[in-house]
Amino acid sequence: MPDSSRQNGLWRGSKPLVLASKSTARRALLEAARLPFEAVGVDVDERALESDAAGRGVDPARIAGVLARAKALAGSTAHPGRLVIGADQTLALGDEAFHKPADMAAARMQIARLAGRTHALHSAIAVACDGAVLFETVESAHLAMRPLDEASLDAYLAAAGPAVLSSVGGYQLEGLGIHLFERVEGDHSVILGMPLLPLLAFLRRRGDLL
Ligand SMILES: Nc1nc2c(ncn2[C@H]2C[C@H](O)[C@@H](COP(=O)(O)OP(=O)(O)OP(=O)(O)O)O2)c(=O)[nH]1
Repeated sequence: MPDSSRQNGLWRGSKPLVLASKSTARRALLEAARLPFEAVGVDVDERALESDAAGRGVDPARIAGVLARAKALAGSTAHPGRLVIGADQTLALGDEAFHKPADMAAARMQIARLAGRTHALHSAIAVACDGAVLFETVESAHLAMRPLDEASLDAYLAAAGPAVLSSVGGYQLEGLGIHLFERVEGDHSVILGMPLLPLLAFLRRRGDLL
């Protein structure tokens, strides 16, 4: 049993969780909760799944659920007998979906679009084992970004740097991103990309967690 579970004292599962994610934010959330896990990559064509779902009129919140489910299932067949967590986050400004900016210019354009408006972050998780989804949920947060003039936008981007490219909204709320907002409604873990509270409740129901 890995050290973290002994230190934790709350974990009762027989094996560490598998997190099918490259997200540093998601790994940090599980580490902070002291849940033993292994992070793995999965081969899922997210863009194809997303454009297919969007083409069928699936809304951004449910798209996050589709992608989280696909990642969890892909991970569960690659890691038999393990509880595999898949997660995904979408950002919606009205009907418009946003993605992680490709470069700093795209980040600037995206944040300029979000400034002075309230956008939604939809974060989904799915837990699968041996090709079956055992739990899934999507939770949302709503963030009111303050109006930003050119100078404020430039100053933020210069200070935050390329880290803005690793987040769907171009910000890390727990870091410099906090300077962009005037009101935030929603669970912190949902904003960072993975609804932790329902995951912990699921693990407790299974007896994997005290
Ligand atoms: N640290 C931090 N990360 C954030 C924040 N808001 C969004 N994110 C991150 C969490 C996710 O890594 C990313 C959302 O993109 P995705 O859901 O596509 O996940 P990503 O491609 O990073 O990893 P994955 O698909 O799980 O392998 O944005 C924030 O406020 N702080």
